[in-house]
Amino acid sequence: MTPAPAAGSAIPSQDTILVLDFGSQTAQLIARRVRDQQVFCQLVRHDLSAARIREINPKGLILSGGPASCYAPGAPQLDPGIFDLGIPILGICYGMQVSCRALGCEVKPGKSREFGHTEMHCDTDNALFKGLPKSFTTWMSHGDRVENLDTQFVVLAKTSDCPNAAIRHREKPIYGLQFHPEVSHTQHGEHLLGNFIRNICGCDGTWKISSFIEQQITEIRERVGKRRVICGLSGGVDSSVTAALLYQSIGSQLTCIFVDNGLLRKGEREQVEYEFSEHFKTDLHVVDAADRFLDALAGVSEPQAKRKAIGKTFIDVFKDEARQIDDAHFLAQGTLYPDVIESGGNPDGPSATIKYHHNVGGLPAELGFELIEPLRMLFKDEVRRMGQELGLPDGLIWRHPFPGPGLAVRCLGEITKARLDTLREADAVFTEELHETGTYRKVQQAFAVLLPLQTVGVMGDARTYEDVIALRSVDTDNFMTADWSKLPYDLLQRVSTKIINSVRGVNRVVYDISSKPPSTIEWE
Ligand SMILES: Nc1ncnc2c1ncn2[C@@H]1O[C@H](COP(=O)(O)OP(=O)(O)OP(=O)(O)O)[C@@H](O)[C@H]1O
Ligand SMILES: O=c1[nH]c(=O)c2[nH+]cn([C@@H]3O[C@H](COP(=O)(O)O)[C@@H](O)[C@H]3O)c2[nH]1
Ligand SMILES: NC(=O)CC[C@H](N)C(=O)O
Ligand SMILES: [Mg+2]
Repeated sequence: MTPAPAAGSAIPSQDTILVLDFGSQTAQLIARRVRDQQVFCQLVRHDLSAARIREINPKGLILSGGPASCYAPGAPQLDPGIFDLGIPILGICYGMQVSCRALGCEVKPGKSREFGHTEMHCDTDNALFKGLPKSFTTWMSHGDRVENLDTQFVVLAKTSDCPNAAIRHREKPIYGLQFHPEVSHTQHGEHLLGNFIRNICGCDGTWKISSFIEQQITEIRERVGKRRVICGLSGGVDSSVTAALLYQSIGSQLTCIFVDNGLLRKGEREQVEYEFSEHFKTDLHVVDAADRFLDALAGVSEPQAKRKAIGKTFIDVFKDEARQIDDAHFLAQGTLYPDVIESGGNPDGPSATIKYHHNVGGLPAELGFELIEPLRMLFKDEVRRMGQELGLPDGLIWRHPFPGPGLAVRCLGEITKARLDTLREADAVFTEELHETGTYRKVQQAFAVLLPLQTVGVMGDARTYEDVIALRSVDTDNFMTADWSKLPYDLLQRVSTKIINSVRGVNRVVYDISSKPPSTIEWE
């Protein structure tokens, strides 16, 4: 696990907001919402010292939520010196509770817990709520509450269960929200964060994704020097943007490695080979490693074990390939923030491990490379904007994400070549139909899953006992939460008929109607 950066060594020259990360699943989403308002924002450890913060000189601090209770032994705390810096502070949920406690208020378990949508009534005669309606819906997720805050704080908003839904310090620029303005379920969350960032912190809102690209290029050049970088290239948007960034930074010191792990979609290897050697003229090594991956997966059906086996095999393959390349010191990957947070990659929280993404939690302890992951703090839609800025072709930018463990985490249960072939064919039928009907670009990720069970059917008047394919399609903007796509029935019907008619061994197709949460996008 790699810790959230201690704000690096570089001191940003532009207006900056720091998010102190107390382990919330939405901590990075806060940072992202700030960047959406064109203000540079970085996530840092929750206990970053007041002295270091003064040195970085941010315009404002936002304290994230977190799973702990701030009064519990070992719960993450902050440096109380931050309250004397004169820098505006906005505490969100745990961030508010831990601040109030550090300032001498009491925090304890509430009589009832509040989860989900909650109507809130607020006083709009202050800088934080300026321009907002007197009541609106907020999204809550807490069990603790703050008490005895009247001597220091003024209450700005209430809900029926929470008398202190928003507060302001009487003398200092410290604000607290018991709800989450960063999630899309809170109405006017963007406006509220905008009020904090612009009116209270005084940020000018001139940061752009192009500034991020320039900053990354400078940092990569400084870090790499004259050494070589190998970049794991999958043909997906994340690694393509990573490769393009590296190419702009270090040109011919870059070698891309595409691993054919035998877990790819139909025609994928050919497409990547064509695009990257013909179109981009990159130094591309294609490694045939299907047998190595299948051997590593033989007899493995538990999802986390599959991911670990795949993460390790990827690194073994990269290492072997790197032996043929002089001075391959760095390994670049297109790791994004959701990969990090779901792998439990932020130890300061501690945020929960949902699944080991092959490129983060699935990596072996002994890597043998220094990692370069320029997109580690970003979400998919921000990466797509970078891709557009870097001039990558549209087809590549809008390709549905495909996880590194590939078909292995969609072939539930045991992995065999025959089962992978069945899944590959069914998946190709689904994707082709989405393209033909112009639906592909309307949904964010769609694929087939092969279930580890067989069911009875009747085909040509005879009994069959064959595999089940599940279709999954989701609407999402950042892959942290997602809704199932309401695909037209006639499309689903055509896909089902085509799969059952053309894919041998399948006699039933079902459609997944679960959202994330509580389900995840992939089935494993
Ligand atoms: N077949 C592969 N060969 C080489 N590297 C790979 C391969 N599959 C994944 N990787 C590495 O793992 C990283 C994470 O994979 P992931 O699927 O999240 O990203 P991506 O494939 O670049 O983009 P997308 O999410 O759009 O599929 C990639 O950015 C890449 O560095
Ligand atoms: O490169 C990857 N390695 C992985 O191990 C991995 N697991 C999930 N995903 C992709 O991440 C997004 C969120 O997926 P989940 O809702 O299933 O966690 C979806 O886009 C998934 O396809 C992965 N990508
Ligand atoms: N979402 C949060 O930050 C929760 C904070 C704390 N764990 C509570 O239950 O109140
Ligand atoms: Mg991928």
